[in-house]
Amino acid sequence: MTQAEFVVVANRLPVDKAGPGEGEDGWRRSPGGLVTALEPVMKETDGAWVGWPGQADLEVEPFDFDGTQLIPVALSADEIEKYYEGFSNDTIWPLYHDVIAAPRYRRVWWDSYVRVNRRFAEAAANAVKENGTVWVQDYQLQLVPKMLREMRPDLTIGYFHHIPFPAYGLYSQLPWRRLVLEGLLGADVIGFQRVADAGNFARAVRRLFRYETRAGRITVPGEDGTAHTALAKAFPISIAAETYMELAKKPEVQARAKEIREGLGNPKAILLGVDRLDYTKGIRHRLKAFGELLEDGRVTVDDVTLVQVASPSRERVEAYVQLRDEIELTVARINGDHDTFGHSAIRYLHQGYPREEMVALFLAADVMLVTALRDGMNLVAKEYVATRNDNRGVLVLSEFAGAADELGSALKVNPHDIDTLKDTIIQAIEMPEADQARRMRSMRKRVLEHDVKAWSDSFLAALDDARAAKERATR
Ligand SMILES: O=P(O)(O)OC[C@H]1O[C@H](O[C@H]2O[C@H](CO)[C@@H](O)[C@H](O)[C@H]2O)[C@H](O)[C@@H](O)[C@@H]1O
Ligand SMILES: O=c1ccn([C@@H]2O[C@H](COP(=O)(O)OP(=O)(O)O)[C@@H](O)[C@H]2O)c(=O)[nH]1
Repeated sequence: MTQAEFVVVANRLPVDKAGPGEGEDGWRRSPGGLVTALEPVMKETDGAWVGWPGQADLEVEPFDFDGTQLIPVALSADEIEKYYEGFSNDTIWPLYHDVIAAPRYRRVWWDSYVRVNRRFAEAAANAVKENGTVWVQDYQLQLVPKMLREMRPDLTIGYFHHIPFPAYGLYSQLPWRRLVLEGLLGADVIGFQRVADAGNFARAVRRLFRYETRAGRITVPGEDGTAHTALAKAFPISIAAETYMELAKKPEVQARAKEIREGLGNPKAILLGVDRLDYTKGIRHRLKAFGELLEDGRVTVDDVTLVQVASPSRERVEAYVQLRDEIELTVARINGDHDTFGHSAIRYLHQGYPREEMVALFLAADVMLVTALRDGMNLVAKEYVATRNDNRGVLVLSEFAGAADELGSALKVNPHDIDTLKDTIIQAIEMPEADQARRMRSMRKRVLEHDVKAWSDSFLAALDDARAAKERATR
C-alpha cells in the first residue's frame, strides 16, 4: 500500500457493496452527501479514504475505486451493536440533538467506541505520508484526532462535525465528557455547521478545562509541556448545486416530475417531505399539522397531497423501531379518515431513492416541508432550492435546522408550534408567484455561491493555515 498525502477518515466508505451484476468490481458509489462533497477533493489530490464497508465482519483488502485508495476497517457484529448502534446512535446522536429521544449511557458501548476509534486512527496513521493531512468526519470518530496526534505528531489534522453540538447543560450529562473533548481537541481545525455549535463547543472546553479561547482559537496544552492551537469554527456544509441545477434541466427528469404529479391525480398543490426515518426530523409534527388541516377543512385531499419519503435508517435501534410504528400508524389513520377513491391524503414511501428520482420529486413539489426538531444542516433544503430553476416553489424550513442560518428567505417555522406550522403551510400553498420568485431567487443565490466546493475549499484553507503556523513555530 502506498501512503497518501491526504486521507479522509469517516465511519462509512464512500461505496456500498453492489448487488449481483451491478457496479465496478462489486462496489458502487454511495449516494450520501459527504461522498459528493468530497469527490472533487479526492479527485484533485493523492487521496485515500478510511472507513467501514457497511456490513458485519467484511474483511476486505485496500482497493482502488475511481482513483481513490479505499482502506476498509472491518467491524464485527458486536462492534456494530455497541459502537455504531449503541454509543454513536443511541448515546451521542440523541444527546447532541437536544435529547429529543433519551440518550442511553452504557459503559460497554463506550469501551467499544474507544476500541473502534483506535482502529480507525491506526488505519489512518498507516495510510498517510510524513507531514500529510488527515480529515476526520463526524461524531462516530470524536476520539480519533487525539489518538492520531499521539501516534503521528507530524500530521495536520482536521475534524468536521456534521451534527449539532449541544449546550453545556446537556453536554455535561455525558459520563465521558472530558475524554470526548480531549479527543476532538487533538485536531488543528474543528469545523461545525453553525456558529452556535462552535460556541457551545468552546463554552464546554472553558467549563471543563479552563483553557484560553480567543475568537475560536483554543490553546491546548500537551503532556510534554508544549501546546498547540485548535481552531473551532463554523464551516456550513453545502451541496453540488450546479449538478442539481443541471439534473433539473434534463427533459427526462422533467417528464418524470410530470408523471409523478399525474400519478397523484394532479392535485392543485403537492407538499413534500424527504427524510431519513429519524426522530430528529419532525415527521410526526408535520403529519399532525397536515392531519389537523384536513380535519379543520382548511385543505381537502382533492386539492392537496403530502408525499412523505421516509428512507429506512438505523433499523435495529429501539427509538427508530418505535418511531416507525408511530409514524405508520398516524399515516394510516389520516389516510383512513380522509382518502377518497381518487385521492390519497398522504403518499408514504418507506424507501430510498437515487438522485435523479429525488430531483424529479423536488420538481413535482410545490411546497417542501423541512420541519426538523434539530438537524446539523439538512441538505434536502438546499437541494430543493437548487433544482427550482424557474424560481417557483416554497420552502418551509425549521429554525432548528442548520440550513436556516443561510436560507433567510424560507418560511421559517418552530415545528413545536403546531398552530403556526398549520398557518405557515397554508401561507405556502397560497403564496403568490411573485413572492415565491423573490424568496427563491435569494435562496438560490446563496446555495449556488456557497456550494460544496466552497465548503471544502474553506475548510482545507484553514488546515493549510494551521500547517503553515506550525511550520513557522518549529523553524
Ligand atoms: O450513516 P448513517 O447512520 O446511515 O446516517 C447517515 C448520515 O446521517 C448524518 O447526516 C448529517 O450530515 C449531513 C451533512 O453534513 C447534515 O446535513 C445532516 O444534518 C446531518 O444529520 C450523519 O451526521 C452522518 O455521519 C451519517 O452518515
Ligand atoms: O431516498 C432518499 C432520501 C434522501 N437522499 C439524500 O440523502 C441526503 C440526506 O441529507 P440530509 O442532510 O438532508 O440529512 P441526513 O440524512 O444526512 O441527516 C440528501 O442528499 C438526500 O437527497 C437520497 O438520496 N435518497
